[in-house]
Amino acid sequence: MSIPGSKSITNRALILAALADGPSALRAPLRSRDTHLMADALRSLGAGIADEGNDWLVTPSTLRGPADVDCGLAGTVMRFVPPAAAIADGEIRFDGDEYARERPMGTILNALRGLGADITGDRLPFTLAGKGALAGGEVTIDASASSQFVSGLLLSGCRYDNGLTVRHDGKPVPSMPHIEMTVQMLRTAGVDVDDTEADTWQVRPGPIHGREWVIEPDLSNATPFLAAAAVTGGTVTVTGWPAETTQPGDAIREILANMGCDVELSTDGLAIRGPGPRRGWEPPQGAGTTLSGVDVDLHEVGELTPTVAALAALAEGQSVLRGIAHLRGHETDRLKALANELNALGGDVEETDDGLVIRPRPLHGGPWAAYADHRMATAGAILGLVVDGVEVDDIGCTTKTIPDFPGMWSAMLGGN
Ligand SMILES: O=C(O)C1=C[C@@H](OP(=O)(O)O)[C@@H](O)[C@H](O)C1
Ligand SMILES: C=C(OP(=O)(O)O)C(=O)O
Repeated sequence: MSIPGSKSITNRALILAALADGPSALRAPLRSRDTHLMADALRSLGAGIADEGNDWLVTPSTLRGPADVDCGLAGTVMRFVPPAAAIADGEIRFDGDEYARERPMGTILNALRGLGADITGDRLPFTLAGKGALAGGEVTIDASASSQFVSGLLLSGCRYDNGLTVRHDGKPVPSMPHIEMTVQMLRTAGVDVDDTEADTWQVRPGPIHGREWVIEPDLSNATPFLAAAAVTGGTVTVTGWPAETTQPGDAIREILANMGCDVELSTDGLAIRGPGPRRGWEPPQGAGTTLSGVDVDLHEVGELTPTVAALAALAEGQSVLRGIAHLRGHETDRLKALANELNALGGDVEETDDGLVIRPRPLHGGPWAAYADHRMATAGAILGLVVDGVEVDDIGCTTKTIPDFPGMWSAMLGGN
């Protein structure tokens, strides 16, 4: 099966294209709520973004307000657009979904203030009074709540008068592969980035070159489909799996192998075969699979947590998921949400300071709340393959990053 484009790569490419010195083309971008919100935000600031077949053609222009930016629930929009808007001229107002107003923003807004921006507010909604340029310079932040604070600043930093140096001071930054993705894409667009010193990133002032961006499939979004093979003993092949990537979703290969799946990466794609249902298991009696529990640090790949938690709840033996305290500031408090929903189905899940302990128990059907979180919704879908009667309350929230999850899920189950 094929998986739509990466949210993280698409939204970085859109920002870089809007700030570039000439036109860019995004080949096979993700078209979902998060990327449409990004495209609309940049259009409202003056960028031209046109559909051409499967692609988006971006024509940059001098950014300007006034504008209203809807961030929805998208971390990439709320953290990547304000640093770009800081070089626009005019008033730019930001808001988002109800829960988006609770997501951490103070760090990046204070950083922008320190670099010369005029911003009212510490979280959504807030207003930026753009002056057409930003001094830039050096800033020290605590990025332990989100790597997106670093990525957001770096993506626009070369367009500041003095460039930008970001230093991190605090507990380890999560999701480092996403920062590597930012650095790699900046360099690909001709930007001079120095990341030789730990926890320090330096971007020299200069242009971003317009170019062609070929968007990889979203590997994190592939994980519920791969998990479907893992829990049913079936085989799923995701085509176009990159041989090398900065996407953290690539880590699912090792996790599934450690849980007992056959994992094969070839030119055909990534093929997963699950160990299958537990012998003698019939719904709705049991947790049900012969997957092994895992002890895994997901600090670098927090996006995978809901999928891994669903797998762990269906495995044999305890799992410990560590290093993911920052998930409390994601689309919802994911640690609390996973513990609540799994326990409501008869599971035994304990929240720790920085993660979850999951002891598999026989699960029963019942409602599964998604909390408007696309990855909570897909975790519920995985469980529903093994446990009769799991009902996800809001499968529609998967449009955040997958245009048609229900259609893809049915097609996979139908063998199409
Ligand atoms: O830069 C990005 O594209 C992302 C970074 C990560 O954020 P955090 O560092 O806040 O976990 C990740 O979880 C999110 O889905 C996408
Ligand atoms: C944390 C996530 O998203 P966001 O980009 O909104 O932070 C996610 O997709 O798992």
